[in-house]
Formats: sequence, structure tokens, C-alpha cells
Amino acid sequence: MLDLRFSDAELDERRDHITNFVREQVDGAGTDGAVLGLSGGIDSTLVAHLAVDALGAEGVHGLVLPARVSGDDNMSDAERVARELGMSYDVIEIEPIVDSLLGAYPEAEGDRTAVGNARARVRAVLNYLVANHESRLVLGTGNRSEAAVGYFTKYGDGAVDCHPIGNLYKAQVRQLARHVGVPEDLAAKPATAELWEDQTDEDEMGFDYETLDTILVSHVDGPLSADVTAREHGIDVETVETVRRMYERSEHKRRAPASPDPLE
Ligand SMILES: Nc1ncnc2c1ncn2[C@@H]1O[C@H](COP(=O)(O)OP(=O)(O)OC[C@H]2O[C@@H]([n+]3cccc(C(=O)O)c3)[C@H](O)[C@@H]2O)[C@@H](O)[C@H]1O
Ligand SMILES: Nc1ncnc2c1ncn2[C@@H]1O[C@H](COP(=O)(O)OP(=O)(O)OP(=O)(O)O)[C@@H](O)[C@H]1O
Ligand SMILES: [Mg+2]
Repeated sequence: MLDLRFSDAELDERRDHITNFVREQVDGAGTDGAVLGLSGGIDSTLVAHLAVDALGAEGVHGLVLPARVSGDDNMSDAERVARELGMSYDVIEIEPIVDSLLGAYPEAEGDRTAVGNARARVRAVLNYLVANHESRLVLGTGNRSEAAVGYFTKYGDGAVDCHPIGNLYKAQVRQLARHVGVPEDLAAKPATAELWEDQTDEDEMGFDYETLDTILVSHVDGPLSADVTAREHGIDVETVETVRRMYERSEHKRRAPASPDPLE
């Protein structure tokens, strides 16, 4: 497997590059700061740290948005992040909103993916309620590994104004998080979307992030063929091809919606 970790000098450079990016996005939009969802996971925790670095604690508003399936430990970690960074935050239970959607369309009851994605979309609505009301930008927390395989909800956690860590692979997210002072228990946590009970990213995707990152860097974003990637890294060629297909099939999530070509 590839070791994607940055050198110490690169870590500082990356941190500065991202904090400058956040400042430029907020200033360029003429807004007064940023809002983001805090899940207690490593992606949102890292973005919160970088955003507070960039904008100061008063420039960042956190939303902790528990659902029925959210772990209490994750929600208390999310609050801990906001408190330790000194940023303002609200805790808003989203399940009554999800229940009301299902009351309006009961056919989706029990459909794990549809309901899970609705949770992510309810969070997006709340992020934008705050963004509109307080003149803030919504910060995305997606990284390159998730984006490449479409492992996010279209117009849910994907509905954001910019992606500060959008160029980082998951291993780099963990490393930069440790570098900026994210506590080790958060930096080491297994990734979970928490859209339904006991969900973990690696179980659902069917491979681990180390394998995913290696395939992305070598094959999907890099120059190696599927066969060479598999041989060089000791990965099944089927897994390499699965990742490639996930990348191709999720192209629509990374683009603006299509319209017909103009008539000649
Ligand atoms: N070719 C195409 N061109 C244009 N649009 C296309 C399309 N194919 C599907 N679509 C549309 O896209 C929809 C499917 O996309 P979507 O609604 O996103 O749904 P889908 O990709 O099925 O599910 C989201 C996945 O992301 C995972 N996730 C979500 C949120 C957070 C995280 C996390 O890591 O925290 C992970 C979740 O566990 C699940 O595996 C279809 O219902 C259709 O509306
Ligand atoms: N309970 C929640 N409250 C607020 N925001 C949430 C909640 N659950 C998810 N989100 C938002 O959706 C984003 C996507 O979730 P995702 O699981 O990919 O990231 P994460 O939890 O920060 O890190 P990890 O992938 O390691 O679990 C989160 O970063 C966060 O912004
Ligand atoms: Mg998570």
C-alpha cells in the first residue's frame, strides 16, 4: 500500500494553504463567517479546527444535529470540539423533521438508503438556514477519497459552498488532524456516516480506506493501469475495478446537473 503521509514541512504548508482558502472564500463572498455540521467524526473536526484558525472562533458556527441513529459518544465529541475551539454551536434534534417527511411520504418508511439520505439532506437545510440568516458560507467536510467514489449524499452532505479538505485523501485527513491538535481519540475513530444503525464506511464500501486511497492515487487519479495497481500493491484486480466503476458511476455527483445541448 502507498504511504501518503506528508513531511512535516508539507503539513504546515497544507494547513496554511487550506486556512488561506477558507479566508478567501468567506471574504470573496462578502460573508461574515462560516457554518458547518459537527458529527464528532474526523472530517468535520479537522475542518472546524482549520476554519477557526482561518476565521477566529467568532467566525465559525457549528451545528450538532443528532438523529435517532447517532451515537451519544459522537454527539458529545461534536460538542466537545465546539467547546474546546471556543466556537458557538447549536444542538438541534433532526428526527422530528425526518419523521414529518415520512409522515408526508410514508412509502419510504424502512428504506434505509432513502431515509439515511433524507437525514443528510435535513442537515443541509439546517446548515443553509443558518448560513442565510447569519450571512455565512457552508463549509463542506468531504475529502477526495469519499468524493471520488461518490460516498456522500447528493445535495445532503454534498450541498456546500466549498470543500476545504476536498483535495486530501483520508490518510492525509487523519495526519493533518493530528498535526493541528485534534485529540487522538477523535483522530483514530473509525469513519461512519451514521445514516443508519451500526453503519461504518469501510463495511458499506467493502474495502478499507488504505486500499481505497492506494487505488485512487495509483489508478483513478494516477497513471497506473488496474492490473499494475493490483500487482504493485497486492490488491485484487476486482477491487481496483470496483473502485474505478464507483468513480465513473458517481460522476454526476461531482458535476452541475446536465441540460440538453443548445439547439444548433
Ligand atoms: N447518472 C446519473 N445522472 C444524474 N443523476 C443520477 C445518476 N445516477 C443517479 N442519480 C441521482 O442520484 C441519486 C443517488 O445519489 P444519492 O441520493 O446521493 O444516493 P446514494 O448514492 O445511493 O447513497 C448515498 C451513499 O453515500 C453514503 N454516504 C452518505 C452521506 C454521508 C456519508 C459519509 O461518509 O458520511 C456517506 C451513504 O451511506 C450511501 O452509500 C439517485 O436517486 C438519482 O436521483
Ligand atoms: N450528527 C451530525 N450533526 C451534524 N453534522 C453531521 C452529523 N452527521 C454528519 N454530519 C455532517 O455530515 C458530514 C459528512 O459525514 P462524514 O461521516 O463523512 O464525516 P465525519 O463524520 O466528519 O468524519 P468520518 O467520515 O470520519 O466519520 C460531517 O462531516 C458533518 O459535517
Ligand atoms: Mg462520520
